Amino acid sequence: MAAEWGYSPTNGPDVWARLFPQAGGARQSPVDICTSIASSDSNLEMKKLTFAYESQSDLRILNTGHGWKVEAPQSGSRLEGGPLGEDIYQLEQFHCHWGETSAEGSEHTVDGRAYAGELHLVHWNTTKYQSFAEAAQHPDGLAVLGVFFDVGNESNDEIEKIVSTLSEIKFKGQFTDIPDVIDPTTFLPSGLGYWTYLGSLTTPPCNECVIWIVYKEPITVTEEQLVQFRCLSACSGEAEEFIVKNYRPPQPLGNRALRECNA
Ligand SMILES: NS(=O)(=O)c1c2ccccc2cc2ccccc12
Ligand SMILES: [Zn+2]
Repeated sequence: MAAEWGYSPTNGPDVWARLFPQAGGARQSPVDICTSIASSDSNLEMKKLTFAYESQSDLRILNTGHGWKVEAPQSGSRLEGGPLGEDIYQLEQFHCHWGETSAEGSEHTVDGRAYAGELHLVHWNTTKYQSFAEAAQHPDGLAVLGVFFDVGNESNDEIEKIVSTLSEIKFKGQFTDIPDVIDPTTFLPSGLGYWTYLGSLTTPPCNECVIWIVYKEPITVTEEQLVQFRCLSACSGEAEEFIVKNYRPPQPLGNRALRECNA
């Protein structure tokens, strides 16, 4: 039976490398973003990171057992420029990471500080590769936009469209369609400054194929919205094992470059 990885002491990040060798590599994610070593790069300023998404309704959201994931393959979407060279990346899916309390939950940290959660918009390189699966086998195959969550009093309307479906996907393997129109652009902060580095998937098999772009400015969600995330079950049956924590702690940056762009 395939080993069930997770986030507990017996199957969590500390032991992933036993079954997934790449998890022990030198280009792993997430990382702690040490702002004092981030270097400005005029190339990032000259080749502005640009994105274009479609608004879609009836997107499928599922409970993966490790969190919720919205399948959003958008042939009309484009992420390009910035650290992405001449290639165009297309949106594939988006998902989120959170913690047991709002004092934790993000995967990346900034100068050792964790945020209450982190949204990931996952894209693949359609210039060079023919499929998402093929792209995930190459060092420039994927690009993930990371957006931090801060807790505030204002409910995030776009996140609320996700939250309103969670009661229908309480158990692992369940899925439903989101009736509302989702525009991925609305997940992005107003300030578009970011950090970027070469990394990996933050979950097994931890392929080292991701160009990470982590926005500096967080977006705001409410504690109640995060409480709803934590009500998802990691199990498919009646046994309730809530998904209260699904983030990997920071991995060594090693000798990788950490660049920043103050858009
Ligand atoms: N955190 S991640 O963006 O590296 C990530 C996933 C995280 C959780 C569940 C599934 C994920 C699938 C991914 C596929 C490609 C790139 C990142 C992915
Ligand atoms: Zn993720």
